[in-house]
Amino acid sequence: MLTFSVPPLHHEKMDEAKEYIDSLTKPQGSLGRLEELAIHLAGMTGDIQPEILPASLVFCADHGIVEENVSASPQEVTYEMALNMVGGGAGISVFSRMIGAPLKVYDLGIVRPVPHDDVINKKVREKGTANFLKERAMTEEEAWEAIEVGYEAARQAIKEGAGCLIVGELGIGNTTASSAILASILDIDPEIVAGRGSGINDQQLIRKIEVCRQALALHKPNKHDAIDLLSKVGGLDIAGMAGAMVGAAEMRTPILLDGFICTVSACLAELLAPGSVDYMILSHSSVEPGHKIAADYLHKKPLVELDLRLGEGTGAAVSYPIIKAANVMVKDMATFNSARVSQK
Ligand SMILES: Cc1cc2ncn([C@H]3O[C@H](COP(=O)(O)O)[C@@H](O)[C@H]3O)c2cc1C
Ligand SMILES: O=C(O)c1cccnc1
Repeated sequence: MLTFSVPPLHHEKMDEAKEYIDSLTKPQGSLGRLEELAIHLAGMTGDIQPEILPASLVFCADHGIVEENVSASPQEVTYEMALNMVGGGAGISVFSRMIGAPLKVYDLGIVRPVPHDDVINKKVREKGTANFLKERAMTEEEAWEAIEVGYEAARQAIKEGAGCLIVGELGIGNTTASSAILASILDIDPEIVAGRGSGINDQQLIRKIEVCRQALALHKPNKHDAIDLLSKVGGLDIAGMAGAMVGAAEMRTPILLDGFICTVSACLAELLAPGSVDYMILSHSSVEPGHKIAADYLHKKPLVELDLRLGEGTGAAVSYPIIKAANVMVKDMATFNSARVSQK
């Protein structure tokens, strides 16, 4: 079992960043949320002009709950897409390339062995999670193990030079686990947060909601306890992402959140290590209805709205250039003094 300690934001550096941004050649506040982002980056990193090289980490696992007909896609797609990711053809592969982010793909429990060296074998359960309508998804020890894989993955990426982490997932059925977790944390009916995931029909959506309701009635997870939630209705991919976020927050490294599943993992990271949320920036707003609810719970406002509903970390990678714009603003713009521009 790990114990975590997330440092508070560096408020002095945030004040310093604000003052410096006001000295740049533009009307005060005219770069709007880019200015807020630059101040936030200073608070997270403790540096007003930080290096924020991106890195993408994707956590993959299968979900036993797919037996209940809650996904539009067959389970094999997790395996096939993991190979596609390292083959360079998935959404996250092409967007990571676009922004110059190295991509690492971790297998925490895909049901088949994945015969590719670039899919990092960290299987915590050989066959993914159990069907949580019938039994716990995993043991508490396994939840911790998956968290630890993510935690170490983040630490390694940061040691290798990453200054901004994109944390993504892949796992057919993972929107059902995410819906159950979020409904439990917020004490609301799953109907409010469950959506069509990768594209289920009306009947499947009704089933998905019912599956979440029954699972929560059966297991009664403790909404304050990330390990109880993960072991009862979670996923290995979701646990891995939460661990990576905590690892990054401990190392003062900005985390760019993606869609619904990622933001539910962020809620768990905050339960595991309070203060982690201060190190998160929400990239976009997913079409999945639970995303806005999770984002509001974390008091996060998305940078862009592109009607995405893919996951994998794609929305975060696509939005990274906005973070980079805030960074180059504070690194490269001239000041009124340096450019000899008159101030009123
Ligand atoms: C081809 C394909 C590629 C994907 N990449 C991410 N997802 C996304 O959809 C899945 C979750 O949706 P659900 O809970 O409805 O199964 C996850 O794998 C998620 O990463 C994909 C889904 C598909 C079909
Ligand atoms: O919002 C997401 O991340 C999402 C939505 C549907 C399917 N997969 C991911």
